[in-house]
This record gives sequence, structure tokens and C-alpha cells, in this order.
Amino acid sequence: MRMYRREEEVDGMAVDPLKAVHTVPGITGHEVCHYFFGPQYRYDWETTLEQMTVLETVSDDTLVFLQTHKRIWPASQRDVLFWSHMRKLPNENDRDGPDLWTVVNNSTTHLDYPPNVGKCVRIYLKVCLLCQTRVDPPKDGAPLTRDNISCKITYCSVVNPGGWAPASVLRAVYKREYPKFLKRFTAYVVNQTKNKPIMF
Ligand SMILES: CCCCCc1ccc(-c2ccc(S(=O)(=O)CCO)cc2)cc1[C@H]1C[C@H]1c1ccccn1
Repeated sequence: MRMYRREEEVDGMAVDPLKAVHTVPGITGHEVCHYFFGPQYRYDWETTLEQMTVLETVSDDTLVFLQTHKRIWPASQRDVLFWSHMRKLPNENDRDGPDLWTVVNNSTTHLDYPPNVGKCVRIYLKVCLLCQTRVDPPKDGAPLTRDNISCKITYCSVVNPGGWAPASVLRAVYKREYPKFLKRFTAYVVNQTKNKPIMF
């Protein structure tokens, strides 16, 4: 896994844009996005999650979430309200190749859930998960198995922590949490899919 971060501050708060690139054998981009987008799986892999509610089902590929995350000392507890959209993208570079898949999570507002009215500070985020499946067909024309596929995952995020928290604390948290989060999530997808038919 390669991680790239740019140190940026807004109103004295660290909002460092992050890009992580991780290639995982044995899974497809559709499978990665399916398990990242699906609310029914989130408590399985998102261990910083304390509560998750689907506020709106806009369509089968677009949901509005409200999530409360576990408090990270010494900062106050955070929540986040965002729309989440999953879609397939045509493979412009290889029309015969597997499609790309993406999930975009973007902070939004909701009249019934105004920010910062309870114990939580509202964070604001933009997240893009872009997945490119690679197929290396078996030489002898044998059927395709999970040994012949891999997925290049590009995860980009910008998280504004909402209320003030020391930049040094935020950067230490980001540095610790993001690699754990991405490794845990991808290991979850490998485990969930290993005995299932390949979902392209
Ligand atoms: C003082 C800390 C303030 C910010 C705490 C916080 C809250 C939510 C989030 C977050 C919220 C959503 C997403 S996601 O990609 O849309 C998936 C769906 O859950 C991802 C990360 C991040 C962080 C920052 C810790 C950092 C952190 C990084 C990866 C995991 C956990 N914590």
C-alpha cells in the first residue's frame, strides 16, 4: 500500500488530503465497491463506527448516511452526514477490459439532523474509492479463478474535523487510522468473497 498526504490547514485545522493506492489479489472492483457501499456490511469492517443510520434511500445506488464515530482522545466525538453513490464506469483505456467501479461519499446537510447540536462535532468529508480490476487469464485456457484476478484500489479523502483539534493530534490519528482502516476493509472483502463466484 502506497499512501500520499499533503499537509493543508483550514482555519488552523489539519485537513490533509490523502491518496492511498493498494492492489489486492483475488477480488474485483465491483466486489470492493459492493462491500464498501452496502450499509449491511459496515459494522463488520468499520471499527471506528459507533452508530450508523441510513437517513434516506435516494435510489438503489445512492444512500444518505448519518454516522457517529468513536471518540478519539483528546478530541471530542465526531459524527458525519453524507450521501454515498456507487456506479460502474466504462473502461476508456480498454473497451474489452473489465469496467471500473467507484463509490463517492460527500458530506451533505439534512433538515432533521443539524450539525453540532448534541455531544458530537460534525466532520465534513469527501471520499472517492476507485477500483480497477485486472484479469490475467490462465495460459492453458482453463476456467478463470480468483488466482487470475486482482484489484487496484485508489482511495482519496479529505476530512475536515469540524471543530478545532491540534494538527499534531489529527496527523497522528490520520497516520495511524487510515492504513489500518484500508487493510482491515480489503481483508474483509477477500474473506467475504473467497468462496463465492466472482462478481465482475
Ligand atoms: C479528531 C478526529 C476527528 C476525525 C475522526 C474521523 C471520523 C470519521 C472518519 C471517516 C468517516 C468516513 C469514512 S468513509 O471512507 O466514508 C467509510 C465509511 O465510514 C472514512 C473515515 C475519519 C476520521 C479520522 C480519524 C481518521 C480515520 C481515518 C480512517 C478511519 C477512521 N478514522
